[in-house]
Amino acid sequence: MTNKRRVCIVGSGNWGSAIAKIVGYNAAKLETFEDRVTMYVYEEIINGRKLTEIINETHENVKYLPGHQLPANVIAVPDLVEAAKDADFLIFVVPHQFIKTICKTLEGKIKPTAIGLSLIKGFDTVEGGGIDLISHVINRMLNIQVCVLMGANLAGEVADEKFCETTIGCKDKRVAPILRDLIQTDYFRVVVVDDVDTVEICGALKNIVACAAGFVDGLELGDNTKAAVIRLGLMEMIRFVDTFYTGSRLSTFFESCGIADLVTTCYGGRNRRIAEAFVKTGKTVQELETELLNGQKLQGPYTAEEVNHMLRIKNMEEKFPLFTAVHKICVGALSPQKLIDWIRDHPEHQ
Ligand SMILES: NC(=O)C1=CN([C@@H]2O[C@H](COP(=O)(O)OP(=O)(O)OC[C@H]3O[C@@H](n4cnc5c(N)ncnc54)[C@H](O)[C@@H]3O)[C@@H](O)[C@H]2O)C=CC1
Ligand SMILES: O=C(CO)COP(=O)(O)O
Repeated sequence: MTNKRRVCIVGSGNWGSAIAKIVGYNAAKLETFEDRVTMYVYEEIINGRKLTEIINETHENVKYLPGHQLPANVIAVPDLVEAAKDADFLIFVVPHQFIKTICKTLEGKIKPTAIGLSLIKGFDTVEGGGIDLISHVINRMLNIQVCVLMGANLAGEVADEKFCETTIGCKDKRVAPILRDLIQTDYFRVVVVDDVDTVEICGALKNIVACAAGFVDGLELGDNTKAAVIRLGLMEMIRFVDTFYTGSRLSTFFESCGIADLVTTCYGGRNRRIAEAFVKTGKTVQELETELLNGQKLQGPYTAEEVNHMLRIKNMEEKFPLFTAVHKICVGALSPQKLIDWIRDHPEHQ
């Protein structure tokens, strides 16, 4: 028997694989963790072979993070319950649309003392018109403490070991240093804050703003317009938190999860890229996601829809014109050319 902490990564997409590289490296290095890190892989067949077999033989996720070696102690497991068995730390990193099915499968099957860390950027929709934070969904369904990690962390650049920062939201003073040890490397620097909900909300909302930035790029409106859209997006993010999550701190927006993630996503993210292509090709978001992302998933348009659903029911759309316009454009209810008219009389200008 061992008292070493066991880690499971629930997810193996673009970001899931990049974080597996870091976590695998740290688990092997640190005495307090078991070397073996399991990674739940949603199985698929690539050129006639199982993706899990390819990963375990070549240590490369050839579909979602090609060109990067994963540490050999990261083991791909196609069975979710098997992967999560006896894990002390469960790192959730799947596109947000799959989290409820994942939790349903894990209900009653995990260590009751396990700690969750959610890297998932998005919301869940609540019946009757509200939204729920993904960490709250996991907490409720699995009855475990859930911390969050969000930041300016484009997966490819993290996997390239280019310097960046990230934010961990964790209220538990005993758990915070353990998570930092598990995540921090010399190129991936961690700041821990206890304003957990704000960290997570920043991570979800910035994907809506990234779509707006992509529309601006597609319309070739230039850098000043893009900067204005990013700023108005930031102000709507702050207003959203002030309105619906009172007690949050403005300082959290200055962490990597806030302004830094907003900037990187609005320049280098998938949501931006697809939104630009949306304007230039006239294709739908779904068509472009299928054509351009090779199985990776967009979060922005779905988050815009979830947020809009709530704002509409609360009769608050006009207080969040950028969020509202992004949703309407994504579903074809507003032409992208109308984006600027929609935000010309923004509440910030009154
Ligand atoms: N990619 C990035 O640069 C970053 C992503 N994130 C966030 O991390 C989360 C996960 O994103 P990625 O790892 O990039 O995923 P991804 O966008 O690469 O998504 C593909 C993953 O979804 C899996 N999948 C497909 N259908 C599934 C199903 N029915 N059930 C379960 N899994 C299924 C695929 O097997 C694959 O592992 C998202 O919330 C994203 O916003 C956060 C920071 C950076
Ligand atoms: O969250 C991200 C970077 O921090 C990735 O954003 P995209 O999903 O738009 O690529």
